[in-house]
Amino acid sequence: MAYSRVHSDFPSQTVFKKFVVMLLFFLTLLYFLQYLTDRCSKTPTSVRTTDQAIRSFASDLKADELQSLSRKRLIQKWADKSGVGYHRGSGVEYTGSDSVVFGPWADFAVASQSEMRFPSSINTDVLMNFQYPGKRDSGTLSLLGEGIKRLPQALIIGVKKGGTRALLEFLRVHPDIRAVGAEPHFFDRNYEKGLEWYRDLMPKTLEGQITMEKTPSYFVTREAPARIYGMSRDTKLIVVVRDPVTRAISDYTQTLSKKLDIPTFESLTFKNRTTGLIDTSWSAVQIGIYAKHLDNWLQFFPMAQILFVSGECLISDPARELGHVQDFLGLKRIITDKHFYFNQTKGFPCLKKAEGSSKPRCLGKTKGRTHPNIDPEVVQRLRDFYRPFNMKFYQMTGRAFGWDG
Ligand SMILES: Nc1ncnc2c1ncn2[C@@H]1O[C@H](COP(=O)(O)OS(=O)(=O)O)[C@@H](OP(=O)(O)O)[C@H]1O
Repeated sequence: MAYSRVHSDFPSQTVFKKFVVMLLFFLTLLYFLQYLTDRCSKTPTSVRTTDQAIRSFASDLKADELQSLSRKRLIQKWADKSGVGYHRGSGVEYTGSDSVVFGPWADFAVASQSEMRFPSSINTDVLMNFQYPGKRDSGTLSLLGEGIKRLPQALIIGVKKGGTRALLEFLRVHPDIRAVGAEPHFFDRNYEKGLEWYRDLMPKTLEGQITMEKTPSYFVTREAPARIYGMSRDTKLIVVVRDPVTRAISDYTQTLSKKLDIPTFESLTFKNRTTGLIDTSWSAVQIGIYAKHLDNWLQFFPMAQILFVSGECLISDPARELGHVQDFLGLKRIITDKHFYFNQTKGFPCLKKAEGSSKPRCLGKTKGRTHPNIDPEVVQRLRDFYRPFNMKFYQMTGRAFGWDG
């Protein structure tokens, strides 16, 4: 009997096996199709500490959340008007080489080489009297309720020309994010000035708000990971990455815009043009070896504490990338599709309403420059050079950014 049952089950088992194999094949095919066609939709690894998850969950549930949000905004506006904060509460003025920008967002488009100086009218005594808890601020409000200056809990650490300014300006729309406008360059150029100097640059924040800054050169600064870890091992790190070849050309275009008599991109790319040996000591090339720089960060921070934003997707679908960033920061998804429109003249997504304004805003003219034409052979040579590093980077981050296809 037993034999005959096994025997009679045999054809149905074979059919079942075939079905499983076909199903697996179908699912694999589906996965690859999605992988190839929809790079921007790949959900990056995000971290949410238990604390953040609870906070975010609680904020979903709280009925009085909206009330509290508008209260926070009101208090913040009041604090800004009180005159203690300068330039969106950052406490600094800008006199940078890349700050010569025109049009809307001119005040935001302050990039890499910005110098900072304190306004002479700032009342340092008042600031010194704030209660500064230890490294890990508990977020106590001062008696006036205008918030306190805290060290950043999240940093946009790179990459130069990746789209870092766009990301920061988009994030500032979120009521729970407060950011410094200029690049403080603390962990690379100004480290000897000390953490109190750094903290003083920060805008005031209320309990639950996140303080941020962006300095794209941190990503390639050898000492930066250890220094940031020293400030707080919980710091969340965000890196906006972009096709390293386009990034290099963008970097070169920026240098060219300041100094017209520099050698051509083609000549700077090679150590020896005839042998085709790439000059990896040229910073425009070096910055794009993302896998190498990332290795340095992984000596101090776990991968789950670093979020990689696709510079390309930030242009093609900003709301989706911003969704990932808000999740990563443990914030409610407040910045959505509704906040953006595509400006045909600029050729980039812009904000329908920027923070603290009711008018549409695009980034300044130094963002979205026209790139010079580069010899296609040189571009191809660079693509070949970066390919293995890109593959390694995709492997390390678990996201295929699609620069080699
Ligand atoms: N919305 C929007 N508007 C304008 N520009 C945008 C936007 N999103 C991304 N980008 C791209 O950002 C590139 C500049 O990158 P960064 O802001 O990181 O540059 S910098 O390192 O701070 O100088 C800049 O590079 P270039 O196009 O080469 O100028 C833009 O391509």
